[in-house]
Amino acid sequence: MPQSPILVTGGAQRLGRYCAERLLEDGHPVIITYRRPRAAVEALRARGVTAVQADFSSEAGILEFIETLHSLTPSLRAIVHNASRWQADHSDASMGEEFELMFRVHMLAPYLINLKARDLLDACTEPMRDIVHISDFSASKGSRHHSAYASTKAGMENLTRSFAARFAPSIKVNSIAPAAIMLNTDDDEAYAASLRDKSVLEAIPGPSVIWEGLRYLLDARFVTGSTLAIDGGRNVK
Ligand SMILES: NC(=O)C1=CN([C@@H]2O[C@H](COP(=O)(O)OP(=O)(O)OC[C@H]3O[C@@H](n4cnc5c(N)ncnc54)[C@H](OP(=O)(O)O)[C@@H]3O)[C@@H](O)[C@H]2O)C=CC1
Ligand SMILES: Nc1nc2c(c(=O)[nH]1)N=C([C@H](O)[C@@H](O)CO)CN2
Repeated sequence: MPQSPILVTGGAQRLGRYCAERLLEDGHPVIITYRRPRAAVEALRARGVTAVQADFSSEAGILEFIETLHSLTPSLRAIVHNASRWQADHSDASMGEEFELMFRVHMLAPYLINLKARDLLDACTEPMRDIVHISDFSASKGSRHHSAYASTKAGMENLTRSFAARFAPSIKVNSIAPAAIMLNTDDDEAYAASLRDKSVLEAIPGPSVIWEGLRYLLDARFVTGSTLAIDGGRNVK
């Protein structure tokens, strides 16, 4: 029976929430991070999720979260780095700050949490321990309109390979690279159709496909340092 919790950063909505709820249903204790208090956080708490307010937009915020994490649990079964900011490139003065923010959320937070919470993973007595970085198809291909986002996700994928080597054999470290999984509320049907057309499977499947990939990686005894593409065949279009 699973005993050590699984941490899902940014787990109060969309893909992260979906995976947090499936992990609960599989019997794992779950810890999520969130920034803004809201009904979804309370609903998860009502199901037994430990919800921790955390903002990774500064190193101090990341370090504060790591300290809180150690006060909440003596061990972790897995860490899922799901938290993310998806900001398009623009020429306003704030774009430099946006780039730095996406660097902190996509790279600095996973880096510091992996390094400083490794002891919690090592304390897990279950058969396997995992880190999963939720990346993006654009990390390998680039993005003409989201280059800051894509490059920081590429950095996250590089961290996957470094930590896989550094933490083996006790901890597996892998990435999931999604594309066009779930629309945002302001996306119209024309945009949705253009997204579907980008993959050979021609669908926007929703969060269950990410859960399939996460469950696979958590159970995969001989997989580390890899990137699991969940993108409907973008590469073969
Ligand atoms: N949706 C899709 O189709 C695709 C998603 N992905 C990746 O999958 C993952 C999940 O995607 P999705 O569910 O759409 O993600 P969201 O855009 O819904 O963001 C996930 C969470 O990230 C948290 N977050 C954002 N900024 C910060 C911050 N500064 N500090 C702490 N937490 C922060 C938010 O927490 P809060 O809401 O509490 O503020 C949010 O709930 C992401 O890594 C994304 O890049 C990749 C390709 C496609
Ligand atoms: N943090 C987020 N990252 C991404 C999102 C999102 O909503 N939040 N959405 C995407 C889309 O799939 C995009 O690829 C097409 O709309 C990518 N990353």
